[in-house]
Amino acid sequence: MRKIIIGSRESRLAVVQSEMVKKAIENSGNGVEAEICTMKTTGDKILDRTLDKIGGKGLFVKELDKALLDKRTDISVHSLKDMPMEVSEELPLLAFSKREDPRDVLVLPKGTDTLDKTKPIGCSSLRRILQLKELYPDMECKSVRGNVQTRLAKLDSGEYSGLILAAAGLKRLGLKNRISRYFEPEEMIPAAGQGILAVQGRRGEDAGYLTEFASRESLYAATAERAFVRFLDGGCSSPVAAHAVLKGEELFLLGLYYDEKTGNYEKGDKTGSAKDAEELGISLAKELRSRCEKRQEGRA
Ligand SMILES: NCc1[nH]cc(CCC(=O)O)c1CC(=O)O
Repeated sequence: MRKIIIGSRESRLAVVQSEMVKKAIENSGNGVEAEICTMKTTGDKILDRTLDKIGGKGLFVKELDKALLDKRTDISVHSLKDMPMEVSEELPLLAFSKREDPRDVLVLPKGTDTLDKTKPIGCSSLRRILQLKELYPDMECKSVRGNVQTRLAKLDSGEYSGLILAAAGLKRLGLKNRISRYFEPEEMIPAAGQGILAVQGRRGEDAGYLTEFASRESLYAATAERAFVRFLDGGCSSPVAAHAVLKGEELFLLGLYYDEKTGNYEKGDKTGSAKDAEELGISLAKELRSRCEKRQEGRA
């Protein structure tokens, strides 16, 4: 029997996600067995600085990439939103999972049911901070790092009035009951790829065992969202956000563009043919960037 070794980060969420892929592979009827091999990544080791300061998303994937290249593993399972926009040709993304709930949510400390205005909201990305300012203009935001359980522990110990997290991670961890409020994608545009798992592998190897697992809808959405972010070069620290939904053969894309020089941002949407997902992402990116520039000229 063919055995596939799955490389995974060692956080609970990463392991749960890898187990989902393992099950899907083993149940695909291709006679393939799978085993999970966990490893600590640089991003998991450095917890006292924000990601923007230490080098961005790449830090969560370097060790996993190395294991693939050394053939210690056959595939890696990632949260797509943690993947850099450029992936090496040697290690292509082979499949995207069906999308779990893509929304961001508010979590309150255990035993409370309102936001304590005297404490900051724990918020780990500029994307969330920016959009949260619109929803709660009077609230402070403070950075919070660490895996989901670590962040929840900091919340429950009284450091924060609330936390913004992805619904997908909480639901996969069986922590749905901690969610106090869902933000619709229009209120808080999710990160590109939020809720989707990506399976990465070596170029040129047969990955037919992933056919059933792979979602066509996620492929289209991921392509448009990632093209939007890639075009705007928002790989690591820029608070760009993008979220696409497939409706029939059309893709509806929401995006947020942030201009680091001026601090201005624009939100907008565009619909196009799903077949042209990449072009849709680029075209919305151009439109929002030019709107942002025009607004700036108008001010100057
Ligand atoms: N950056 C950490 C991370 N990467 C993926 C998820 C959630 C799962 C997903 O989006 O698929 C999370 C936690 C969070 O942002 O709350």
